[in-house]
Amino acid sequence: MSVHSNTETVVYGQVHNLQSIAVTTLAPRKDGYWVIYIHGGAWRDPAVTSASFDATESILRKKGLPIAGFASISYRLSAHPNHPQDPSTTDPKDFQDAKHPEHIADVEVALALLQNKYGFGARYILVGHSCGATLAFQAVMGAVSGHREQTTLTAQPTAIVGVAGIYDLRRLRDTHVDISAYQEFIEGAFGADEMLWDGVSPAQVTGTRGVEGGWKSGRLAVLAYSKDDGLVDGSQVEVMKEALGNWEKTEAQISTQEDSTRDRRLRILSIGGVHDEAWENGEQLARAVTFTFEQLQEMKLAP
Ligand SMILES: N[C@@H](CC(=O)c1ccccc1NC=O)C(=O)O
Repeated sequence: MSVHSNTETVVYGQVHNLQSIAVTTLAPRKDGYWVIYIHGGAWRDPAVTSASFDATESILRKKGLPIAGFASISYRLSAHPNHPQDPSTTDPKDFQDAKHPEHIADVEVALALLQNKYGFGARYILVGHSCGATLAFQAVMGAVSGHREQTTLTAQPTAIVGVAGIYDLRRLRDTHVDISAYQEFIEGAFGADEMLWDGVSPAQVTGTRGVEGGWKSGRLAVLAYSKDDGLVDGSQVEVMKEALGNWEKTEAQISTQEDSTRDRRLRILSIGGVHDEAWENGEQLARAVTFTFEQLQEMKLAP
């Protein structure tokens, strides 16, 4: 480990023990990006936390990329049928019963805290796996039903990387209608109102409420997907690609002094392996982040 690195746990909420961020700061560099990760686990898997970025982080650290820091966000989770808890004997700060909008609210508070503490402005890449990709794109939607009617981030990410992402909840359930777990975890996180599901799905919401209208200063969207995923089908990336079509065609709303152009890119990246392999050994997730830096370099946004 380099002498210029420091790992700490940053707490961003007092309500639950999951309201924390694993942060690694590297040697300060003005031209570097922060890589900020949002884990998956269907909004409920207690075994998938901020630590699920560890393998990816250690691969990325060896690559000499222009990275100023890493952050991996834990957030409150919904109840899991296979992990029952007794409310009378469980510390409320460990009890899993979160419902929308608590997951996205936590992520947004965490991002605000990181921004306050480290002041990286737009120089960050938001990376999400599975439902973490849902949360990453929700963070830049113009509105999120049941949560907010306006954008809240003080500075939006320059790039977002969705890996094996869920972008349309109703479609995910319909495509896997024979497997009850899909209905179960979506309902567990968002309740039974399918109109709400649509209003929080990044691929379903168009116009000013969507990513299209909300992610004003964004420059690069990368959607990584493995055809061998096994849990999230390929149509999720297809519909998200479509939803980002208008976003890509429009110029970013930034001052030109910052950068010479305002052009945007949408890239689909084919990765390998099954759903959770991406973060378990970290190779494919690291590949997606490395690919993102290559794109930013081509766009003259990274050294
Ligand atoms: N391990 C999860 C399942 C899971 O993560 C998942 C299953 C199907 C489709 C997407 C999933 N995760 C997305 O965040 C669970 O325990 O419910």
